[in-house]
Amino acid sequence: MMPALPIQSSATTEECLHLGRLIVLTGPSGVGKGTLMRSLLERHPELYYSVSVTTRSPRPGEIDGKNYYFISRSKFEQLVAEGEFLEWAEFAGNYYGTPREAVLNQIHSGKLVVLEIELEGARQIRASFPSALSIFILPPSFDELEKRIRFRAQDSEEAIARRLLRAQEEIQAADEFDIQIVNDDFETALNDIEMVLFK
Ligand SMILES: Nc1nc2c(ncn2[C@@H]2O[C@H](COP(=O)(O)OP(=O)(O)O)[C@@H](O)[C@H]2O)c(=O)[nH]1
Ligand SMILES: Nc1ncnc2c1ncn2[C@@H]1O[C@H](COP(=O)(O)OP(=O)(O)O)[C@@H](O)[C@H]1O
Repeated sequence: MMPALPIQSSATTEECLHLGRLIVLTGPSGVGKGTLMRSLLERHPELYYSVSVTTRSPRPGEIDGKNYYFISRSKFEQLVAEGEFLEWAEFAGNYYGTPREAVLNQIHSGKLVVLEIELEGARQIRASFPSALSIFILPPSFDELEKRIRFRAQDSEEAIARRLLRAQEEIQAADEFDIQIVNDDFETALNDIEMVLFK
């Protein structure tokens, strides 16, 4: 008789993806990722949105643990050293990272997990999770992107300038991702994302 095969007790992170699914939403600052994400969560509460960790200061109305976990640079660097992030990057002078354990637990329990992250982090996820689905949100034009960032009125002039400079590079990378969606009419863009996630 053949010996029994050992039971696979610890699936690799990539194997876990077959239980759930990982979705990456990326695109330049001001394109509407956060607003799309909020509507998506209202309409589909079964989705798991990964709350990121950042060293950026909270904007008015932002809540610790809901919008982000706001921490110091030294604490962030400690978490990086401890391998606590699935991906992390520096953006416009601040660090941002995705908590590893929470996300892997949710994927393992079969949830559809959505990360809303910038370009470098999205590239890291594509490299470590080739079966993740990545969506790049594009603005209808660069002028419109600038208007949206300014209309949001939540950033200093310096922060706006950094975001706009970075946005030009980010938009050029749109083709690296699986799907590109233009956020011109909001409802149309939201429906397009839903088609991708739930088709
Ligand atoms: N790599 C990475 N990027 C993140 C993470 N969380 C948020 N971001 C991105 O960091 C960028 C800056 O975010 P934020 O300061 O909230 O500014 P906003 O995009 O202008 O609203 C955005 O592109 C976010 O998608 C994360 O955990 N990892
Ligand atoms: N389709 C759209 N048309 C017009 N304004 C939009 C649209 N989508 C988002 N916005 C607005 O653009 C601004 C930036 O959106 P936000 O979600 O904060 O962007 P991001 O998270 O990508 O930085 C917000 O004031 C938001 O209300």
